[in-house]
Amino acid sequence: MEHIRKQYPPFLLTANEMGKADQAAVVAGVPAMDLMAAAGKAVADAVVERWSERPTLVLCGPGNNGGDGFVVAQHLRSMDWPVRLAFLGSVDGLSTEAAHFYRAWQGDIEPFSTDLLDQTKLVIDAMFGAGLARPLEGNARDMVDAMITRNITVCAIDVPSGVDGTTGAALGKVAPAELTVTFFRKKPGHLLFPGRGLCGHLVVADIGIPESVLDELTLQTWENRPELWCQYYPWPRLDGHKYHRGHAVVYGGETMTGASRLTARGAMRVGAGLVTLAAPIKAWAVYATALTGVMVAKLEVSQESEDFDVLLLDPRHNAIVVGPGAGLAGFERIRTRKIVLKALATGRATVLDADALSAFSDDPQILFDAINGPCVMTPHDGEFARLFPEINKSPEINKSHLDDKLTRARLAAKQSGAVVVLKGADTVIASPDGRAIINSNAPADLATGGSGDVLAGFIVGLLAQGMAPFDAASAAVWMHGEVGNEIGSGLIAEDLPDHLPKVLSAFKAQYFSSHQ
Ligand SMILES: NC(=O)C1=CN([C@@H]2O[C@H](COP(=O)(O)OP(=O)(O)OC[C@H]3O[C@@H](n4cnc5c(N)ncnc54)[C@H](OP(=O)(O)O)[C@@H]3O)[C@@H](O)[C@H]2O)[C@@H](O)CC1
Ligand SMILES: [K+]
Repeated sequence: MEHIRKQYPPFLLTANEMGKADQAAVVAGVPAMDLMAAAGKAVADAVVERWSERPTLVLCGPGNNGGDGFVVAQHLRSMDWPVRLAFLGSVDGLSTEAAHFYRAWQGDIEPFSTDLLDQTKLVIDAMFGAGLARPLEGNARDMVDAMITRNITVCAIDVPSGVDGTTGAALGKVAPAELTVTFFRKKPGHLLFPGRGLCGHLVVADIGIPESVLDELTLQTWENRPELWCQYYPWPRLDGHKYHRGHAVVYGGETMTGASRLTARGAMRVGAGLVTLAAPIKAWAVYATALTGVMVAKLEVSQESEDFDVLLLDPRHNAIVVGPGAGLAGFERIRTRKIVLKALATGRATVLDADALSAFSDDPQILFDAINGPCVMTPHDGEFARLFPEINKSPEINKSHLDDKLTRARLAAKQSGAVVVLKGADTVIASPDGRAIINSNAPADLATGGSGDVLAGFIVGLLAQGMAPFDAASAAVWMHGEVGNEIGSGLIAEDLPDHLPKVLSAFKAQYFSSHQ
């Protein structure tokens, strides 16, 4: 019988989930000793692949991260590397496996002292991994401080010590690694800042944990990869026409007209069949002159919300975006709020960005109460803080959540009923049902004015074509990152929609044939 290998999606495992995977592997017949041996071997392999032989110091902590360190040290020593080892703890406190490898180490075991760094060119950081419970203290903290001061080259096992693998938070100071080797699956903290910036190059090593253990876990966090949503991607059909591809409405403001124009162009490029920009009459001429493929509808200034109502009467207008350039000054704020509430009242797919979010900072509950249909919110950190002050500030929220973007985005999605895209270099997309995706492909060049407006356009364009909000948001964020990489240095927001076709072609070539 032909064996069909099950493909697992790109799950991210918390420390707790990794512990469960580890236990499930042992139950499935893989001895814990073998896991540790494989982990240490994988780190040693990665080290010799990256660096030539050099004076190396292995810093072993009191748990199994330290256990991996003993294995690495022995491998490097057997390859004649000049290796010293320092141990922070007592052998009595070690697990059976770690104690076994402690004894198998054939060199000296030295106490932690920063003097050891004098002759060292490479540190293997095996102090703390998944079991980190609090900021480093005493000798461990002194060592980390000295490593930072001396700017020493570090290879971290699992995570750089001090980084919380589940949240990416740094508990105190952390010596940044040039290489981090983790096991079985990435952890959220490898993708979330500051953790991501401290890991350096990340290697995920197979240590013999059977993938089938994933079936026993209820996992809700993934790295953003096309495998997650490509089967729902709305490729145009040969027998289709533009009305099959939806009709997005972009609300345009009176003054900052560039923002919503970028949004409209993004929606067009991502494949919306039609896009209408709803423009206040005062700015109508600007929009109409600047836009060609996008239709421009006039909204009377004094009664624009009524005109907006008329526009929404047409059921073919199936996705709406409000926010980019909508306006917040004086009367504009009231109008922006009205437009948002009108859009939400239709129950059609709605994207709320920028001013559409800030307009409700006085009373976010009014906004949350109005969300009853498919809705995606795209706050950056500042907008998030204004809209979800209790998540950011409340003393009831565990303090570590302030650094925990994943939890913040999840709580916000649950509270608002919308899919929340919490933007940044490590954008998190969270669904009210608890699922969350961390994006990892965005280059620094994307942090530029107008980039978010284009993202809102990509999302609304996919919603117009019938994608579900969580999938549409994830796909749009990934495309946005890919386009950023495609353009590279010198990127301006205007370029983003126009480089999308190239990214779509590559994406289609890679994923479409197998998902027809
Ligand atoms: N799961 C797997 O499949 C596999 C896992 N493997 C490896 O195991 C690692 C996880 O091991 P682990 O659970 O023993 O945790 P680890 O990070 O070594 O430390 C725990 C110890 O540190 C202590 N402690 C904590 N914070 C502290 C602080 N700030 N300052 C001082 N002490 C502190 C804590 O003490 P306690 O909090 O109980 O007082 C406890 O004694 C994982 O990262 C990977 O490398 C591999 O072998 C392959 C298979
Ligand atoms: K470590």
